[in-house]
Amino acid sequence: MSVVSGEWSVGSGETLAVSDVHVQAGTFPAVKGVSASFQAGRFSAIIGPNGAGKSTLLRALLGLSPVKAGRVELLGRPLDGWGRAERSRLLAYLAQTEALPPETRVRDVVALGRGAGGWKWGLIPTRPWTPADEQGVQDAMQKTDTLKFADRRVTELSGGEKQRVALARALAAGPRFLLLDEPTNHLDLGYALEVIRYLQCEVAGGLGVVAVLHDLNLAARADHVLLLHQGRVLAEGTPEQVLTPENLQAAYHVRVKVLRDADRPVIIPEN
Ligand SMILES: Nc1ncnc2c1ncn2[C@@H]1O[C@H](COP(=O)(O)OP(=O)(O)OP(=O)(O)O)[C@@H](O)[C@H]1O
Repeated sequence: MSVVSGEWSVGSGETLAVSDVHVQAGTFPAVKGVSASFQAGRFSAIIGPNGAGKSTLLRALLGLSPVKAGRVELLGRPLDGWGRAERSRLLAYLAQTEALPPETRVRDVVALGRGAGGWKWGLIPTRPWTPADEQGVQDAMQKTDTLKFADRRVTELSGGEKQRVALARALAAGPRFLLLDEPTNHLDLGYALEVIRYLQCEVAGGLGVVAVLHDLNLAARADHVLLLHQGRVLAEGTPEQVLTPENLQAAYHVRVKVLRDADRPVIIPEN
């Protein structure tokens, strides 16, 4: 068991960071004294067994779960010091189950991510729709390869296609950080890898990605892994540093073999 810190410390580059945070889920202390730093241009995976506090931590990073103690900082400023509009421009969230309006055309669903021109869809307008909004939608759809079904309704799409639309909507506002809760859930291997590849492309372009992942072999493709156990950090570092038989036995109570493929750890359960 090891917590590899130091090189992931708060303050280098553009960061979203938690420092000794404690978060209650209802009355349950789900996150207990977690410190971690997530950087723009880096793919971070949060892993850990069921109930480890992964979703609760993600929600605290977004300001959706009130923090009982400790600090959450976005770009060096306390999260609650940012206005609501600024915060939602900088941080995008893809929840475990994204509710997409079923009868709405794909392009309009993605456009909702811009937070503008709500009158178009019967919502209260926040600000007028601009050419920059149009461009943001176009770029997000291009990146996620959703332009080819731009005029179809959400009900007509497969699970994997819907997930790409949800991703396009999250990217449409051009966030600095994208936080995702099990984005590959319910996706077959091909779609799951596709989603990871889209995320890696965005990271190469400077986006900070923080994804809760259950599949350890997908987490092995991240740059940085945070392993939670019972609300605490059990290990943090590169996939090689974190995905060790000792750490995984301690967290999941399963014996695993760790092989290497193309410089990545490959996890194989032994029992
Ligand atoms: N509203 C609530 N009231 C009481 N306990 C809660 C509530 N929400 C979550 N919990 C508990 O908090 C702990 C952490 O939950 P959380 O959803 O963050 O875990 P997780 O690591 O994301 O789990 P999973 O992998 O199963 O999604 C769990 O033990 C859960 O039962």
